[in-house]
Amino acid sequence: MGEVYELVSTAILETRGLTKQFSGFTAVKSVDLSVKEGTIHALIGPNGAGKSTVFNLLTKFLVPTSGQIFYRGEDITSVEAASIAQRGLVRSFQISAVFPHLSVRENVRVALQRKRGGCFDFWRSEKILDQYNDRADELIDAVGLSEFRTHTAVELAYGRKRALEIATTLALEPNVMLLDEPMAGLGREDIGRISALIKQSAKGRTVLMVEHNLSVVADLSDTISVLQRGEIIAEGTYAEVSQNPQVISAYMGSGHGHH
Ligand SMILES: Nc1ncnc2c1ncn2[C@@H]1O[C@H](COP(=O)(O)OP(=O)(O)OP(=O)(O)O)[C@@H](O)[C@H]1O
Repeated sequence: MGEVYELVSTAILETRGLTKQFSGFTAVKSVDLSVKEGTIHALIGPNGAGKSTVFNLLTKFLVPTSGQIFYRGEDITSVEAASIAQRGLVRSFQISAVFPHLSVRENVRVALQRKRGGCFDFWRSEKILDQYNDRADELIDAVGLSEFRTHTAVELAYGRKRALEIATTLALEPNVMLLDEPMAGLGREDIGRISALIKQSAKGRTVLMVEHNLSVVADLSDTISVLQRGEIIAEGTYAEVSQNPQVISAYMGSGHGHH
């Protein structure tokens, strides 16, 4: 049994022939992506390469024109977003993930309750939320927001808001965390902090991220897939892909705009 099981278990998230067309234009062309369990995997590529489209296909924001998506070997191509989240495939950095006028602690408690499948009408009930206090505080400590527990999300500085988003994502106990440009809009200091937080959060789980900041990608990723014009042109470690002539020319050409 060992061998077969190992082969199946190495890829937690996979696509086969994943394709997306927008009125005749092929934004993603027959992409075979294989994300290994327990790794940090980055999707990079010049502007317009199709990164967001792949990401939106994986997280069910878009429906593929053709191809399949597998999660733990199961074909999830037609499974709804809500049920893939229940299975542990969780997308972070959706604006809606955080309630601006709730405190840091309340936001995390709501996420914890959501994980338990609690009825939405109940989320204001103090008694019900109180049972999540200890776990909420653990998560808040883990993302370095202990001092800001009682602050509302809207009061937090940008980098701290991102840390809160990570806490609410972790509350859902994801097996695979999908991060959409986690460094977008962050200053240098916050980039270091959020980077470290992603590294720490990746322990015991899998992370797939779309990220433009190549030094962050180099620092965090075990594997990188490089997209250009909807196709994967290279895959490997940062050392490998950054020396690939096709990757170099894709990035050099990107400054001159190909659309
Ligand atoms: N809804 C849409 N309708 C039509 N074309 C689209 C749509 N979404 C994306 N595209 C096109 O598909 C291509 C890939 O876009 P996508 O946003 O996936 O690229 P990206 O690699 O994420 O780019 P960026 O780095 O600029 O975010 C682009 O040419 C874009 O114009």
